[in-house]
Amino acid sequence: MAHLAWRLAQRWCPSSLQVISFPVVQLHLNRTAMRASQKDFENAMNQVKLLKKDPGNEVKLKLYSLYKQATEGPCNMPKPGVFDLINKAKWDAWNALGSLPKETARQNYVDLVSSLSSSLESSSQVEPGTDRKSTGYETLMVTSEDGITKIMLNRPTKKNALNVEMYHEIMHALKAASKDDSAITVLTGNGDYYSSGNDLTNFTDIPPGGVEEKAKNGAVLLREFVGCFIDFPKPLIASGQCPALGHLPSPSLGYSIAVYASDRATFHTPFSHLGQSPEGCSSYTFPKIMSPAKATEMLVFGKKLTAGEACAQGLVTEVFPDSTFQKEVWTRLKAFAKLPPNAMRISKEIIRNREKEKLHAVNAEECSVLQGRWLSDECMNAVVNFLSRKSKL
Ligand SMILES: CCCCC/C=C/CC(=O)SCCNC(=O)CCNC(=O)[C@H](O)C(C)(C)COP(=O)(O)OP(=O)(O)OC[C@H]1O[C@@H](n2cnc3c(N)ncnc32)[C@H](O)[C@@H]1OP(=O)(O)O
Repeated sequence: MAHLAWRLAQRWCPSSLQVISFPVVQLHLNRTAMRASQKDFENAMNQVKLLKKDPGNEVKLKLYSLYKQATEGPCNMPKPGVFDLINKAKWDAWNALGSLPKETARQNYVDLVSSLSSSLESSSQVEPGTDRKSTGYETLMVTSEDGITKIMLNRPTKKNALNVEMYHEIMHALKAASKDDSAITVLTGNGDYYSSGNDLTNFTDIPPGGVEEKAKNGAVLLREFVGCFIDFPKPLIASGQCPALGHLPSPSLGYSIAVYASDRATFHTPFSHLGQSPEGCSSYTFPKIMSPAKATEMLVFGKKLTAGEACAQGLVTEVFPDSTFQKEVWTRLKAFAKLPPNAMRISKEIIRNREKEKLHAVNAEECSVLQGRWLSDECMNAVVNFLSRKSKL
């Protein structure tokens, strides 16, 4: 099922709606004097699920609000907090319909869907088996082909720093990949950095509850994010051709991520430099995999490892020359994707399940410690120094 169709079918669950920066799509509502019947309304709902192209956030909000108004009447939900951006956008859209009668909302919904169906391609025109390419993500490119779902971080101008939207989108993409018909999932980055870790501007957006609330929200988000990796059921492969900082070099998450790196890649977890502490379960997995002394160099002193060093330490599965990296990796991935998917999933489960509870506990503890670190002068100074261009890693 196409990604968008899934999302539409869910009527935009809060975690999947990107509201902020889609271009506004001009709507040409075809208002008719006729009243839409319940059957027309249901047909329109089904039609929405068949849309292949993303109509844009503005339109999705409109559809959402009309649907809610048509089925429940005027907005009856408490207003979400300013930081709950997605739910707030949905609430605003619904609330803006005021006391619009249910029948009119139903008619407007039907008209809107009809105008979309004529202007956007519907999935019935897509040949079965056509490769899927996501259109609904702002910060990722997600494609699925040959039994492989590829999740590519796609903020190359920001060195693929993870902003809040990207955290949510990665979680969404992982959840979708866990249910799609691909056998394996690959995580990679677009541009000259696999990722530069947490987007440090995340720290600048302070909610009314102040920095304490910010830190608390960050810890909740990080715990959920890392939890998605721990629980991901299929084989997950990180494919990195270039340097990686922070989160995503915690490759041993869940003990079941294979990591392929080019000889140009480096792995760097500069937590102390940033006044922070280990995350991604690295405080538990790195010392087990590398040895406590080597893990200390990396996690406490922020030692950057070359791909060769990381491979020697067991953090990386295999290193390839940069010039042949893509060919080598994709040859392997395509072969893995032909293996029986259930056998791979079950094998992963049996490897991981012994450690799963422990990993969730470590994750919770790391996030709680980090919550405190984010309020420290050490962390705030490091972020200010980066943002004021005084420091780089
Ligand atoms: C929910 C919250 C959970 C938090 C959990 C904590 C996680 C810990 C970590 O993630 S630790 C890692 C944090 N990352 C960093 O400290 C990296 C900071 N970036 C750099 O040091 C450098 O940018 C670089 C070494 C990655 C690349 O240097 P280079 O000179 O090649 O490129 P620029 O510095 O000019 O970067 C290009 C633009 O990208 C922006 N950018 C890069 N990294 C980040 C980042 N992590 N956060 C925000 N923005 C980043 C940079 O500002 C440039 O933007 P501009 O073109 O608009 O100026």
